Amino acid sequence: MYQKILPAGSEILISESTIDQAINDLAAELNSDYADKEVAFLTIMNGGMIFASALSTRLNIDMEMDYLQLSRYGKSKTGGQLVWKYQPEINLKNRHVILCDDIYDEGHTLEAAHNWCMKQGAQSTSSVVLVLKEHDRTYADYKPDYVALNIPDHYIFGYGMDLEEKLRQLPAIYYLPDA
Ligand SMILES: O=P(O)(O)OC[C@H]1O[C@H](OP(=O)(O)OP(=O)(O)O)[C@H](O)[C@@H]1O
Ligand code: HPA
Repeated sequence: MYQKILPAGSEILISESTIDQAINDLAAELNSDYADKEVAFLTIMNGGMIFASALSTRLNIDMEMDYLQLSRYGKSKTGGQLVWKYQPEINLKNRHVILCDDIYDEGHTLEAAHNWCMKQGAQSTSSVVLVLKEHDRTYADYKPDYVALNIPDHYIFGYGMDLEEKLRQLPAIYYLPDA
């Protein structure tokens, strides 16, 4: 169905059914860990939007939802300066924050978001990502608390992740083996 928009040579790295099962497992874990907590569930836009939608509808916990926007890649495949584009307005004081993002790559984005939430007075802040990219360029000591899938070191797109700001809507995760 997506042949019309997929770049030539694209291959699926992670299928829809694998993603769906991984999100189910993650939701079960969060439902247990946050059963008695007052939660602020914050999506990191833009990349986190599809994963956060799928995950949040499976969460049976007491939570408010908002989002924040931080960006450091733009149309590039390598990260640059981190820019805050939007900060959430809900009160995080004494809340247990769950940050939800599509990917942990070099770690700058989640570390900055985590530090900001703690400065706002959150009681705790944890992070959940759909994929963690395995390589040795990882910055900082910060690691996500919940990871659905570990992936090898490819630039990936689909399920919220962009290739030059496009193709976020793909329901599976793709890569270009020859890129
Ligand atoms: O671990 P890092 O190396 O910091 O990279 C991860 C971040 O990069 C992407 O965002 P991007 O800056 O591309 O903005 P976007 O969400 O609008 O695509 C992605 O959505 C993560 O938020
Ligand atoms: O591999 C990636 N794909 C899309 N966006 C990203 N942001 C960090 N790494 C990636």
